[in-house]
Amino acid sequence: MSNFLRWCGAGIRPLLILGVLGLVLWATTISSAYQMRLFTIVGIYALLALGYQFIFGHAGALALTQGSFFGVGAYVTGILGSRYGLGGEYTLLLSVALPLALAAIVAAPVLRLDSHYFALATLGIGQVLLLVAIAWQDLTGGSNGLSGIPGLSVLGYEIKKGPGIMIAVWCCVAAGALLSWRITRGLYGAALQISRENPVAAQAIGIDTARLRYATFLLSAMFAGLAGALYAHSIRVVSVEALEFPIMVACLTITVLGGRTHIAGAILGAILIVNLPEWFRVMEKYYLIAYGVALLAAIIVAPYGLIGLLEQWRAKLWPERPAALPEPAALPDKSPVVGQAGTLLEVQDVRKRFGGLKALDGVSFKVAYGEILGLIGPNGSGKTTMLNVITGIYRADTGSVLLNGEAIHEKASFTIAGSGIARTFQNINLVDDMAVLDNVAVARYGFEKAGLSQALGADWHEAAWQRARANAVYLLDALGIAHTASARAGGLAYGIKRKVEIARALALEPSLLLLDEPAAGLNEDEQIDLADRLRTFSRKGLSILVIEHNMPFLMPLAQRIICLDHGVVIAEGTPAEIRANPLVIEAYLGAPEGPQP
Ligand SMILES: Nc1ncnc2c1ncn2[C@@H]1O[C@H](COP(=O)(O)OP(=O)(O)OP(=O)(O)O)[C@@H](O)[C@H]1O
Repeated sequence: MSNFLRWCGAGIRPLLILGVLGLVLWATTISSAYQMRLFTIVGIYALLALGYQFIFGHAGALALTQGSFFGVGAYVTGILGSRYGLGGEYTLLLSVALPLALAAIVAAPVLRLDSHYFALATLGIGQVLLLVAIAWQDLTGGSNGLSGIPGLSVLGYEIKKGPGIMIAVWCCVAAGALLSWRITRGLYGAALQISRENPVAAQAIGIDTARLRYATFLLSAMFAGLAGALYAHSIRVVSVEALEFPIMVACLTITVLGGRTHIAGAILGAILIVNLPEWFRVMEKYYLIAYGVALLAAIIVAPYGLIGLLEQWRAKLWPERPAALPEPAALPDKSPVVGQAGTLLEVQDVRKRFGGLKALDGVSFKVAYGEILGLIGPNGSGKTTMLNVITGIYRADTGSVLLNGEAIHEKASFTIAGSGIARTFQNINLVDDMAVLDNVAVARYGFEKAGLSQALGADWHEAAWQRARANAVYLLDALGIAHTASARAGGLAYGIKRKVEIARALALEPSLLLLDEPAAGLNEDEQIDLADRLRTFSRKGLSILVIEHNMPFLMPLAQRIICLDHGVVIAEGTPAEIRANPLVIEAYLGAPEGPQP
């Protein structure tokens, strides 16, 4: 019980609980049919926006199809209800199923597109649906629409006009909110966040970002279809207005106003968008101007939405002590491969061009089990490109990359990460607004078999997320930065961020770790400390490929070094051999300092 009370008292939850009680009280005091209708419309909009938060808020894609899926849901109910007299068990189900099927079909081509192209494509889909509805008169009633849609009934039980439909709509809002809450928490929620903020990093930790985007698009369409069905059952007429752009604009405004990822934001936004024009009506002919100004002001003052603003104020006025960290849980080391002879990674004659520039020109090398291999070379010599080819971010023009003898050069980045290659980035790729602990824990996504079914199903107590966080504490401790676990990643010093990235990479239990300039931003003591820790990991069976310009860091660390110049391997050998190699000295290291003869 005390745990539950503590949960209720955390963050802005006391306010949200008061808000819910206020809503219930408000609903019980409504007496006029008009007010009841408004309250029902608020619920329908809240449901629409709750769904829109998946694709727009959580996946970060500006889809402009939500209003169209709403219209399709409304038409399905309109047609089935007015023409065939079917009950809610059919209308609601099919109003969800058709937008879902439509979303599944259009997702494949449009979800590949980036930002504004994606928005434009989704806008185009809406226009096509609108034209179809106008042209297909026999089915949709054309521009006259459909009337005589029956009220909601389920299995022959009639749900009363007024309070009945209002309660039914708000029950759907409550169920939708619960569903959304389940989906957007824990490992799945964290995976959504990293995929939105940093898709390259998400793929590098084994998350299939396209699949997540696809799932969020389908979820949005389902919520929109249900909202459309409830709209048709409560208004009892459907016209092309249901497919027109103002519905989409209202949905977008609600989501931005309330908060793109806050469940309460969808409800608050819907209350405001429906009621503000009513509240401003006392201003007579100026009411629309006042309404517009109020919306604009809210969006400027609260870029993360009104609920986001509340959270910011709460954090500033009543800062909370960070929750206690979970007990660290160790990950298995790679001891079975310790001492194993042979090649873990083999790069064979890899070439990569960018236009006329040969970034990699026939690069071949091997990394042995448990080896620490250095990769050096002047700026622009192709080192990072090589890492990007190994990890599947770039596809080699020719040549191959083998891991344990198996070709991986045609695999997707997230699959390569899942097969045991983890990496860090030259330009750090953490999620700034996430706690350090969660930045690391999210990399356990694949190992915990996280996904939509886990989020919705058995794992009610989020045991997978708790295990992932416990592993993350262990890894942060292994890198000597456990004290930063509760901090926001964005606020950390550069050197610590690099270590957090290493901890995140290690959470993948890799057999090969690729590090891109890990010592940059670290002072001398920190460099010595990091080198010691890397040696420890290597002794436990981890192979490491390190790109580094910092020779005092790399030379004592690496067992072997490869030097690239203009995309070509110009030397390969022990650190001592590399230091003495005239080609390397000329292209990169320069002559050693000291008295000249
Ligand atoms: N996506 C890209 N598009 C076009 N050119 C690219 C791209 N990525 C890398 N290059 C070019 O390929 C060459 C090799 O770049 P790369 O980043 O691999 O060098 P690097 O050895 O890692 O350099 P640094 O030490 O400065 O990080 C450079 O000339 C770079 O401008």
